[in-house]
Amino acid sequence: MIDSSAQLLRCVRVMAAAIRLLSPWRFDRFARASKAVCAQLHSSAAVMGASVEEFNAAKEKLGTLKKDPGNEVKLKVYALFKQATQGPCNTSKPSMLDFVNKAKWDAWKSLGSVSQEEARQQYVDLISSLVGTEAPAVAAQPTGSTKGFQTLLVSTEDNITTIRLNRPEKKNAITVEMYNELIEALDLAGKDDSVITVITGSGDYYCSGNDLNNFTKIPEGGVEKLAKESGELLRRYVKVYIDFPKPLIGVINGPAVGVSVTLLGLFDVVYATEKATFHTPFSQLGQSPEGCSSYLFPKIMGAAKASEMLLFNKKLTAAQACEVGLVTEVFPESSFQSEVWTRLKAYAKLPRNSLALSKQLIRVVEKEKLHAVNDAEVERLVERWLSDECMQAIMSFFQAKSKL
Ligand SMILES: CCC/C=C/C(=O)SCCNC(=O)CCNC(=O)[C@H](O)C(C)(C)COP(=O)([O-])OP(=O)([O-])OC[C@H]1O[C@@H](n2cnc3c(N)ncnc32)[C@H](O)[C@@H]1OP(=O)([O-])[O-]
Repeated sequence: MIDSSAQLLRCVRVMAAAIRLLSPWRFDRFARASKAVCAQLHSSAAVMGASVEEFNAAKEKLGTLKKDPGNEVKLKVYALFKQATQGPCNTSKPSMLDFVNKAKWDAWKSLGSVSQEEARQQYVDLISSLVGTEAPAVAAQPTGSTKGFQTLLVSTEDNITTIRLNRPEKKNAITVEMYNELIEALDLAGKDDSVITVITGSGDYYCSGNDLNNFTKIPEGGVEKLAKESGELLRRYVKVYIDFPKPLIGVINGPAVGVSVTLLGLFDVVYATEKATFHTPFSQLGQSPEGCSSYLFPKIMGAAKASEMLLFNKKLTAAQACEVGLVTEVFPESSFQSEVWTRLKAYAKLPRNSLALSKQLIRVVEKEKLHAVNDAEVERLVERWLSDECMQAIMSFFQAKSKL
């Protein structure tokens, strides 16, 4: 019986030697097949867990934390420690009135049959992200090399390419330059070696949507030309999301407005801090929905809830957005970064091709439809941008009359 990846790898090698002796032609075919198996095993070995030394080192680091990470995280640390050292929960359930021990027991029990190796790895990841959050603000987040963009911070680390909107002083409003950089960054991320791609924001906002200054830079051809060019840019921008070939995760670190909300329907998973809000004030701006939301929002949340957002500008809290299915999970602000990045690092250890192909299977049935929806939405918006209603609303913003 083969009981570990290492043994299985040895087995594959021994079989290769035997087949090479028996038949050079069969060896060729076997070599190709076994190469794939070995690659698979190496990657699953990586998922299997941290070493005991790494686990002990993480345990020591836990004692150096200066800030209390909050009860929820402490319970997670406790549960992972128990699972890693003793395996699945095997003690009897404390009484309802024994609150503390009951909470600890629940946390341990919730890990189910997670293996001790995997629990060790999750424990190590969680502690290192907790230690990271005590360093300067972004330390728990990716720190890998940043590629040269003006409005974004883009880095690849731990198999994750992170695209961070980086105009915090303007609440990450999306300028024409930022649209173009996002298109390029997503294009590169789709082709690089990373397993997943994350979009998040710098500062207190995730994104305040389209930069309304985009409407004030009128070219020689007048407002018609501006509207046409903006429409073309928007079409290309939304298209990259529709065609994005690997898992795309939104890490929503604060309020989200306009196009940054509508596009969430094209993300595969959306994690939000409890302080995030979701607002699509299109009619207030004399505009209409984009990002395929006119089709995807009713599908995700039902026509009535979608209409409240897209027609009547209803701003959702993170909890409400999660309830209607736009957000996957909401986290307390105090542990948002550490919990989300711990989880994403674990996801990013899964086999890359399997994830990409599965994502594509989920999305391919809708692709043609989504491109048609994108075209129709852009066509309507180009008309809207030339309307009095829209121009009046934008002027109002700049006269500081219509802060949302
Ligand atoms: C093309 C596809 C179609 C897209 C549709 C959409 O996305 S529709 C959705 C379109 N989006 C909207 O309608 C949202 C419009 N924005 C707002 O309503 C508010 O700014 C807020 C609620 C986002 C934040 O309020 P707050 O009191 O917490 O902060 P604050 O107001 O002091 O902001 C700080 C600085 O950032 C600036 N800035 C922020 N956002 C934008 C922006 N989008 N544009 C330009 N600038 C923006 C703001 O002017 C200020 O600059 P200043 O004075 O320091 O030079």
